[in-house]
Amino acid sequence: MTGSTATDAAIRFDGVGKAFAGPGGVPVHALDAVTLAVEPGAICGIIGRSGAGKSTLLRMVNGLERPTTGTVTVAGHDVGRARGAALRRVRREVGMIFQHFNLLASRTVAGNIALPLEIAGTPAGPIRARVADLIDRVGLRGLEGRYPAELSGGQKQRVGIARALATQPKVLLSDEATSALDPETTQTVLRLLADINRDLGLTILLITHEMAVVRDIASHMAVIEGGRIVESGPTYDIFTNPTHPTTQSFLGGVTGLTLPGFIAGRMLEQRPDGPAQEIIRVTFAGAHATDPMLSRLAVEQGIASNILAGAIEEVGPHPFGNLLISVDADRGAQARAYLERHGLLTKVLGYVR
Ligand SMILES: Nc1ncnc2c1ncn2[C@@H]1O[C@H](COP(=O)(O)OP(=O)(O)OP(=O)(O)O)[C@@H](O)[C@H]1O
Repeated sequence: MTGSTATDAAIRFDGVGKAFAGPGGVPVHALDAVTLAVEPGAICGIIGRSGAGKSTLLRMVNGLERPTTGTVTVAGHDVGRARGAALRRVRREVGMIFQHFNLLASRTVAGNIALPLEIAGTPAGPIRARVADLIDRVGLRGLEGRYPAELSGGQKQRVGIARALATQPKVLLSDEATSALDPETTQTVLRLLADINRDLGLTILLITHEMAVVRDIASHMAVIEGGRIVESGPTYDIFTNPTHPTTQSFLGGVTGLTLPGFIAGRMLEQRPDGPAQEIIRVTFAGAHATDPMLSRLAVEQGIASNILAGAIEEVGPHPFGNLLISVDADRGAQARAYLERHGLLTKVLGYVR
């Protein structure tokens, strides 16, 4: 995913804006100059707070919303300008799953999965074969005849996924698909999505307000704030080196980036006169994630550090960690230079007396 002008992207947003009529006729700018390309086969997570514009962005991919300015292209088709048969063709390329599953209560599992094929006019025989395949793929064999009310949340979402795949789309949109599920079921649904992405080469665009979902499944990510993309790129790069304050605050929940309150409350931006401690964020990425660098800093440079917060975890298959440390401010530059020489990323967050 890039902000560039690659033409072979599965999904492209080019300078996309969307204004809704707000109260008293004042326009609400839900999206503003969004440019983003999602490469075929990527899993792209869009993260943002409530009202940031995530749903509006997602709904443009299947033509449920049209851009006020700019273009949205899916597999080379201009969705915003497609009408009638052309729009229906684009929509067949795009499946969607929802937070609350949106299953028809009066239809069985098999009946729900068959629905998009019936709408597309597929004959009964091929529908039966396709539904049986999909039921196997999402692990629902034996439950074909059940009704939604007789299923768990995770099973309902599997039906939703099978239904979304029925017309063999190239793109799958996920609208907070795991937000209503418990953590364990969330993991099984995310694994299923990752398998589908790998086996079918499907491009997935998902919106979420949970960084853990992005960390666990997304190859790429974009952070949206006030209708604008404030940061985008490979998930690993953004986790290891977030540049925008919104990204940093989202990451605080899943990494060791949050300072304890007693430090945060008295942190100063500028170094004060007299003795002080420098607060440094140290990011350990890739091969360096498990090196005992702080011990080496003490032994080789004679610089003692206090660990204030931290976590080591995985983004996809790669380990990475963040530590917040404090060192004597007089030795801060030396400590940072040493850590950077050994492949770690450092950033001064502030000072405390
Ligand atoms: N049909 C509409 N009419 C007027 N304003 C709208 C409409 N749809 C969305 N908005 C406004 O556009 C902005 C973005 O909304 P959107 O639903 O895309 O955000 P979101 O990030 O998906 O939020 P949430 O996580 O709460 O669903 C909000 O200010 C919202 O009130």
